[in-house]
Amino acid sequence: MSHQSNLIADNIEQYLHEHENKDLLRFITCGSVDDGKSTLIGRLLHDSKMIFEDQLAAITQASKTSGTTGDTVDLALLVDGLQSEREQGITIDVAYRFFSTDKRKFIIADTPGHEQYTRNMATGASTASLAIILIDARYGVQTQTRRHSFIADLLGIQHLVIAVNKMDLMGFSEQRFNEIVEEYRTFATNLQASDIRFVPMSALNGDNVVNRSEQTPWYSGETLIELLENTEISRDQNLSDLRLPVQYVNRPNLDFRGYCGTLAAGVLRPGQAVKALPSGKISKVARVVTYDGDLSEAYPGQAITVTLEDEIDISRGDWLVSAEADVPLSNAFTADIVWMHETPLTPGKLYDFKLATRDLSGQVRGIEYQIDVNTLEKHTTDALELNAIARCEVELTAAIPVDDYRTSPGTGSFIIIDRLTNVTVGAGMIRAVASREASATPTTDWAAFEHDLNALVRKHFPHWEAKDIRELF
Ligand SMILES: Nc1nc2c(ncn2[C@@H]2O[C@H](COP(=O)(O)OP(=O)(O)OP(=O)(O)O)[C@@H](O)[C@H]2O)c(=O)[nH]1
Repeated sequence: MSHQSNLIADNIEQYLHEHENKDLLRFITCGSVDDGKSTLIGRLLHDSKMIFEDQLAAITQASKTSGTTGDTVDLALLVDGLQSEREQGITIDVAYRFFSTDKRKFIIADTPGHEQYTRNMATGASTASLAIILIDARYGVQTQTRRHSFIADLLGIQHLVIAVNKMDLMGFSEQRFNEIVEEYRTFATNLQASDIRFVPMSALNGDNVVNRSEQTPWYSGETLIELLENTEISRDQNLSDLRLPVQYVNRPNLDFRGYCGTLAAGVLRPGQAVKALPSGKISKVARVVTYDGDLSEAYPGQAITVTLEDEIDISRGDWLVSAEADVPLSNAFTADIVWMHETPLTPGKLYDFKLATRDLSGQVRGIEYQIDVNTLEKHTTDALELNAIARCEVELTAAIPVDDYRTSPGTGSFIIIDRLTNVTVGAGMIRAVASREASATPTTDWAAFEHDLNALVRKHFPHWEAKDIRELF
């Protein structure tokens, strides 16, 4: 059935209004090749009636010639665009697909399933609240299942839905389902995800995807779409630790000085006492200004401009936090880094780091261990190849406020940029600030540009024999 709603004909304004005000769930689908990912996404789009007449007619026709499902419509063809582009050798990182039900809007990050695509999965997972991990009921928990779960967990996804697919090929056996649940639960003791659900389903026939299956009377849980509609994600947001990384200081005239940025965590209200970091200067919020007028409170994700009661010196890259917050300032921390480039990460090499709105240079001082994403074993290494994930020690050229990624993903993450090519080569999640002794290193005596200048001189004019200023302490 194609997309229909009586409201479209009767009251298009109301239809659009209702549509706009539904909340949004971003999720990622992961599975090994042939687990049924495309069929599942096609099924979700089809059964939630988000396919349009012409699309349905086109895939019904195509199913007869190139489908794999005999007489039935091959829903995988709906999402095959990605596949054909891949076959032509075009690099597709992540395809985003949109659909909605009466309750929620959804954005699916669809990432290719092959092993070399860790980078893509990390990209897709970085904005997702939930991950659907597909398991072929015939094969149970596979290496890929563990890898996908690990990456989703690393990126802080708290809701995992383990979709045990192709149950039709196992006669919808409750015992088989329970075996897989047990197997996964044993593995999942290593994960931090707080909410893990299991659904027995057949994407091909539509069992327990949108419509409840008569083949699984022993299953009393929710269907996949019910899980997607009902998973509580509002509590995932950190509303207690105020974080506003300043993106831009807006000073159109002498009477107005506003600090613009997207609220990364916490709730911001006029009258609230705030502290600027790294300076530590305290003031109070005067106004929270937006394009649509002033707000009495702002929530994470909102783009705002804040004015303060006092003139304090704040620049791009600084943070506003609550006045009593104790955020460590440091130039060193440990982080999990996903390497995203063919040229390996080299410890000791100077890169640019972008943390929230702050740009500065730094280096990976050492690699504590690399994690084998297939076995989850840790081993030592000197360099990180494309798609490698490792716990690293990072040292920056100036002390900055440091957040744990799990507490505040927006301020606890960073990207690494090659200084010559300007290409993003890695992404990282901060796990812990280095010890307070390390952070006491007076690197702030030198401004970031002085570090950059020093590095530049040493690189391009080695015959000047300039010393590394970091070694002068
Ligand atoms: N019997 C059965 N077959 C299924 C089911 N789901 C998918 N299939 C079949 O499994 C095969 C692979 O399905 P796809 O949806 O293309 O799998 P995929 O995971 O997207 O595969 P890639 O796109 O190659 O990563 C197709 O022949 C589907 O028709 C299911 O629930 N039951």
